[in-house]
Amino acid sequence: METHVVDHPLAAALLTTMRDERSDSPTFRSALRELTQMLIYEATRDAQVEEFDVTTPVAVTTGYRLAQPPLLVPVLRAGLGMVDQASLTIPQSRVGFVGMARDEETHQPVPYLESLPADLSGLPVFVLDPMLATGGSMVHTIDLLVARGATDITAVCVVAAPPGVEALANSGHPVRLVTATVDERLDENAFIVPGLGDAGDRQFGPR
Ligand SMILES: O=P(O)(O)OC[C@H]1O[C@H](OP(=O)(O)OP(=O)(O)O)[C@H](O)[C@@H]1O
Ligand SMILES: O=c1cc[nH]c(=O)[nH]1
Ligand SMILES: [Mg+2]
Repeated sequence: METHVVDHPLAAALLTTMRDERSDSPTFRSALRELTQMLIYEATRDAQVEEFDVTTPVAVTTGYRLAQPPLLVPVLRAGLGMVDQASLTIPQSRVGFVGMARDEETHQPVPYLESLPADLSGLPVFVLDPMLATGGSMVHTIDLLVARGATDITAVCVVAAPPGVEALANSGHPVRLVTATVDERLDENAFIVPGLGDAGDRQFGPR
């Protein structure tokens, strides 16, 4: 599986703010928003563009736009903190929603919301979720997308753990990963170490 780790001093600084346990919710959300912009830059680096004529105050020149803006799919709750910035960065994007929460005992994702276009064939999809831990939530989301015909899927994450990366790679699905870091490991509660804690709770408070 293609994996892109965004390697940039500003991304590292924003990630540090998110990791820091002293960052309050507004600070955490603001860093996530800014980092999302950099992740989206990376996710669209090789996107196809189409050319058109644009008239400046001086002359006609070549303009560019994405040939196919992706469908953005935030995974609730934590992915909600990424979708505003992603759709500001790619204003032509449509947005679908998936909601799920891990069971604290089994660590399996429990889905509670699915709001997606019926037919995704031919449409690139960016799944937005800051955390890729066991990979269960991301693989379940991608199962839903593939069932609707998606063949070009990018998982846009902030912190990934090796088991999650492996689960995505072994899923057999057409997916690539863009992330700000691949951390060391998971702990006994399937939390990422060193990670940043619970990305949903840090933005919105405990469930
Ligand atoms: O790779 P996994 O082991 O499946 O873990 C990652 C999932 O856990 C978090 O969501 P959580 O279940 O905490 O829900 P929340 O966003 O509502 O807090 C995170 O945002 C991912 O969706
Ligand atoms: O470390 C983790 C693992 C799963 N979900 C989170 O929000 N954080
Ligand atoms: Mg959570």
